[in-house]
Amino acid sequence: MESRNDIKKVSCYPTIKGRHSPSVIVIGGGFAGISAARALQNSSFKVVLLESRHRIGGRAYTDYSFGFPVDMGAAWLHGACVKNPLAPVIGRLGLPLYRTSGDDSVLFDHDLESYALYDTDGNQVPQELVEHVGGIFESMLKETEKLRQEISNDMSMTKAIAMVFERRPDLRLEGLADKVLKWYLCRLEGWFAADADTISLKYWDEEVLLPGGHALMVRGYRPVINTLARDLDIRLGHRVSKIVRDKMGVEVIVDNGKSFVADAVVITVPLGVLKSNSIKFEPRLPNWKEEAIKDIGVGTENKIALHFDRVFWPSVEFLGVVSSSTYSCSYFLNLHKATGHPVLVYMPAGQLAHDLEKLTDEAAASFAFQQLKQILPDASKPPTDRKPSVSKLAVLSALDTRARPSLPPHKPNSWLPSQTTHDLIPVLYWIGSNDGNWSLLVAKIQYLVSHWGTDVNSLGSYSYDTVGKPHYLFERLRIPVDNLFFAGEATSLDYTGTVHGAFSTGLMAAEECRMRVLEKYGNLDIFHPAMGHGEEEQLSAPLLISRI
Ligand SMILES: Cc1cc2nc3c(=O)[nH]c(=O)nc-3n(C[C@H](O)[C@H](O)[C@H](O)COP(=O)(O)OP(=O)(O)OC[C@H]3O[C@@H](n4cnc5c(N)ncnc54)[C@H](O)[C@@H]3O)c2cc1C
Repeated sequence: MESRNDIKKVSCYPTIKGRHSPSVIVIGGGFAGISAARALQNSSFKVVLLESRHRIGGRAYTDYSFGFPVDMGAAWLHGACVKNPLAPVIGRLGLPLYRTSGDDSVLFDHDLESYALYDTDGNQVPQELVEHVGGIFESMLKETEKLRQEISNDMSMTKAIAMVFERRPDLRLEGLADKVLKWYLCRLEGWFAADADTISLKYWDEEVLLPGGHALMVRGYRPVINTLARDLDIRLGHRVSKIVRDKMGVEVIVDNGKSFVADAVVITVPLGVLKSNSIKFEPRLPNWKEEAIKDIGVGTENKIALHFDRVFWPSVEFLGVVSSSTYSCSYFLNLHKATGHPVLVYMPAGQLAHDLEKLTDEAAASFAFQQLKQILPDASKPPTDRKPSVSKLAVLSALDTRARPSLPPHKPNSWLPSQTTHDLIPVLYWIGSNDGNWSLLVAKIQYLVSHWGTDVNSLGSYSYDTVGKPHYLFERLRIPVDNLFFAGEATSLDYTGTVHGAFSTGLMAAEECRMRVLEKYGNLDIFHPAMGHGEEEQLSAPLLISRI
């Protein structure tokens, strides 16, 4: 391994016409790293991107093992409009988007026809109650705003809500209404992937919300990342463990012992990875940078995708479980609406997400499935009020009707995943049979389970403002240190925790890096500026957004 003094000597980059060719190492192949690498390559830099995983995309990960795309990390384009920094590339690729909500709000979704909420006995919450409680939730949030203007010290959202109830006892709810309110809070926690007792009252809403609502990438994020990554020099399976910098340049050491040298480095690894200190900096990063790394929060949200052989749930975008605590509330995204595939995605966040990561994948999938069973118990019972209809028979004919196990005697009508195999949970369904009666069928559910909290390549899902820590820390995380440039969702002041946020910070870091290296080498006529906004727009095409 070379010492710092040898950095210049081991530079592996060729010179152009006897002149030093500017070089950069980008660490991390998510949206931030890929956009930085692309922009710098367009600006005539020699670019090498080092990625620890054996794939690119980072927390935007599209899985194809069900035979069609399912996003196990980012799935929505938040702000489906031309102003979105990703709109030019998505539009140009002609990728379809499916808007699950036209509302720009993140916490109170006014598009309530897209939800079906149930209590844990399987009773659907009347829509009027959902809307009524939604109004109360909005009033509660307005009261928390007043609180933060009055009280200078920060506090958690949990404490703020408790104080609002003391001041405004009329906002307190009971019974089912209280459970629905808990569900709204559970959605709030899901947005930050963190429990409300860690979320800052002062800064929780600093994020800039683009107009256009929230739209699912119907074909997943993979085509976008693949397009952006085309022709880049990407080294997969290269986990960076040390970064050494001096006036001459930067040396980046990978845990297989290889080292790379360049003029500058763009660091886009997740905040969770920076927090873990698995990358050593020599010399150490300044205190203000280390504090930003320590004090910005990282939450965990996971996805458990359940692939059934038929749809047996209502045709809404979300199915919600209301309960007496936010921990036991939850929700499923109905992918069938957007993609036509019979898939529900369970999305636990905060402590629940952490707890589920401690289970085996099978147990986590079974847990999600039990939640579904609680809210839709009728799917496990033979309908008493009707004979199976012909159309239903046609829909179900694809199922294997040969396997008809007897029910366990102690649990009649149980919808239980008994044995589990690697990726299938056997499930019992009642289905209509050809003789016009109902009969029992065993079907299998395929599942996928994410582990964003414990995966060493992410160590969390996305960043958020924790209690007592200022929002400007996100900017501090972005500010360069000598020839180290920083990008990634947690460096975005405006679009924290999003794909378009990560993408824009990659472009910002690339531009800063380009300017800094220009300064260092003087007038370099080989430099082409990165593509400006105007040019991108000329090449862009309108977004293809639908709501089926
Ligand atoms: C479950 C979930 C749901 C989400 N939903 C949405 C959504 O719907 N819409 C949205 O806009 N955003 C969403 N997000 C957030 C979004 O995915 C992220 O903000 C964005 O993808 C982050 O991109 P990034 O480039 O900053 O980081 P990453 O994508 O994490 O890229 C960092 C890269 O660094 C690599 N790396 C780590 N350590 C090292 C190392 N030592 N050496 C080399 N490489 C390393 C990683 O493998 C990774 O590829 C979601 C995230 C999760 C987890």
